Amino acid sequence: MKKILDHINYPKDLRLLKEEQLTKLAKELRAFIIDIVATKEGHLGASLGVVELTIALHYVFNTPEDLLVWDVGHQAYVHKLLTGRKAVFHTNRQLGGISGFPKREESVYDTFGVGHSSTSISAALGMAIASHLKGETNKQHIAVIGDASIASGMAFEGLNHAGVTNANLLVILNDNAIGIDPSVGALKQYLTNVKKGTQKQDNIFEALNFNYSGPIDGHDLPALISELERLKKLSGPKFLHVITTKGKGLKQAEENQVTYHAPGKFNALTGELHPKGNTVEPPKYQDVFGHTLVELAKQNKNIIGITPAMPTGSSLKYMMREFPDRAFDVGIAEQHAVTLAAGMATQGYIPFCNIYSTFLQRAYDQVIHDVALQKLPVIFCLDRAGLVGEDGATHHGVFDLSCLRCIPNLIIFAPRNEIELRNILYTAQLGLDAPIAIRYPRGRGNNLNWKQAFSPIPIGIGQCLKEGKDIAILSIGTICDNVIEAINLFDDDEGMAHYDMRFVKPIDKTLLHEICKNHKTIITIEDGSIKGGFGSEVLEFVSEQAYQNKVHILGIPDKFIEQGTVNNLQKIIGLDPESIANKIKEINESN
Ligand SMILES: Cc1ncc(C[n+]2csc(CCOP(=O)(O)OP(=O)(O)O)c2C)c(N)n1
Ligand SMILES: CC(=O)[C@@H](O)[C@H](O)COP(=O)(O)O
Ligand SMILES: [Mg+2]
Repeated sequence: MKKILDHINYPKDLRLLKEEQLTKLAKELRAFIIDIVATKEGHLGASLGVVELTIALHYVFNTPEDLLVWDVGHQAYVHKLLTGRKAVFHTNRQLGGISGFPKREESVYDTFGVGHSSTSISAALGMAIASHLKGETNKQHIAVIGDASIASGMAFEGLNHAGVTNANLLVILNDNAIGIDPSVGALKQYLTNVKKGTQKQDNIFEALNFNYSGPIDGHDLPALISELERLKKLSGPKFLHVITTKGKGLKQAEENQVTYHAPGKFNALTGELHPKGNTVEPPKYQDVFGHTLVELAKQNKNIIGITPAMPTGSSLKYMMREFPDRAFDVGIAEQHAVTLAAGMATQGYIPFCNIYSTFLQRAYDQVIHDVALQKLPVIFCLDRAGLVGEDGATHHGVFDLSCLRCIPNLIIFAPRNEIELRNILYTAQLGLDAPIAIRYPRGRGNNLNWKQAFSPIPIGIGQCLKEGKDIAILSIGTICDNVIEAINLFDDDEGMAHYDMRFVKPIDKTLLHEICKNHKTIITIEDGSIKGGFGSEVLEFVSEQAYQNKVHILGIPDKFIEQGTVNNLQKIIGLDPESIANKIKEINESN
């Protein structure tokens, strides 16, 4: 059957359609996305929920002249399809393909690069003020933000500023009452009341000087189009509240919104997830954290769990189920999560604050000023450290070691496997006199037999995993596995020593003295930025102690790493076992 979508590549094609044709186009767009995401994977529910809204926006506004900013950008698949990327959409999130998020260098329609949430209002306001200064009075600036993202401090900072400007800004709240997990907090309750029609009198957004309209049905194309047409004619800050259903149009995605946020592979016809095979796999690191924390919380009533909006992704959900009074999802509020943990620590509680490495970047000052400066024993569990794969540059957790290493009082540990992760979680709750950051990766390790009796880890002590006379290879964290594989590629590995330093800070100086005295050459390996990370710590030690060892630092180079499988990305940057082995060979030969 002839498809309307076949003729639509850009918004100019879309604007030639009659309004009556748009409903059919919405259906085709949903089918197109489902078809591709079912096999190529990616974020599903959010894009399915904004099909009509995206059509209406590009139909009514003169994009790319009018500037449209998506918050987070995981919901921008329809936008990508309508703005010249239909033919390459099958490469979404893959190595060399298009990004899973809006990205300025990819298209003029992508006005602002995203991936982290709650930036859209500030960015669109910045554009609106710039247009005003340039005298571009007819230009429209639109931020589309979700109900979970708007609850973040940064979004409120943007609203607070916008409300005292006459900027030509339209904020569209895409309210589906869910983030990745169900939305939380008083604002969520407020929005629920607005939807019930009970709080029209005390509208928060009107109080902030926005011209508020809605709530309207975000799947009703005629209603959306006529409201956007009306708003287009109004000047100053405007706020449109739109109600949508995450996963709209795929039964399973509507019914199981958490799983279908990013479901992995599924059957495009039935919507069913591909059944898991019978092979028993080692657990994900997040589950080692989640289950171990429950185990520890059973024994230690002072343990608290905190997550900013990632209970499923971090597996804090297990503790939230068992100990609802002691485990908190605070919404997308990384800064608050850190300082909340600090406050609890002042009162003798033991907060485990679990934040993806990349999202901790939001709370850097809180880590320094509220935690480390006061030496409060908060336990930071930094999931998704290192390369994360298909989410790409916005999400790789590769800056944590460099950012955290310069903070006084902070202990930094990276487990090489699941058992070490369990043991450091156990050690941390025994009572440290300082904060600790524990970083571990996305995905699974290798240990089926991970649930072993706890054993404390002495702070600041590394381990020799393999003796050897010539080259000392020092690794940190789970990249250890690649080093072991690399060493195994040699017929003769006698000259190679391998150390798991475990702590970036305090680094094991006794062990480092021994290493420097006994080996001419040192290679450090980390899945974090080379600039200022673990290798730098070792190099600084060597230089401060006036040792003459040659130090080679392997890690993430000084550039943003795009999306791809972790294995492929490691190959590209030289951190896979073969590349590490080649590097060792090269260094050996040059010695
Ligand atoms: C700063 C930051 N913290 C956490 C995340 C992880 N994250 C991605 S999408 C999302 C939920 C967004 O929910 P909402 O804004 O309601 O959009 P929806 O998915 O419902 O369209 C979260 C928590 C992020 N991208 N950025
Ligand atoms: C868009 C976003 O930020 C999240 O959905 C992120 O992609 C989740 O990553 P994980 O799949 O590693 O939990
Ligand atoms: Mg939402």
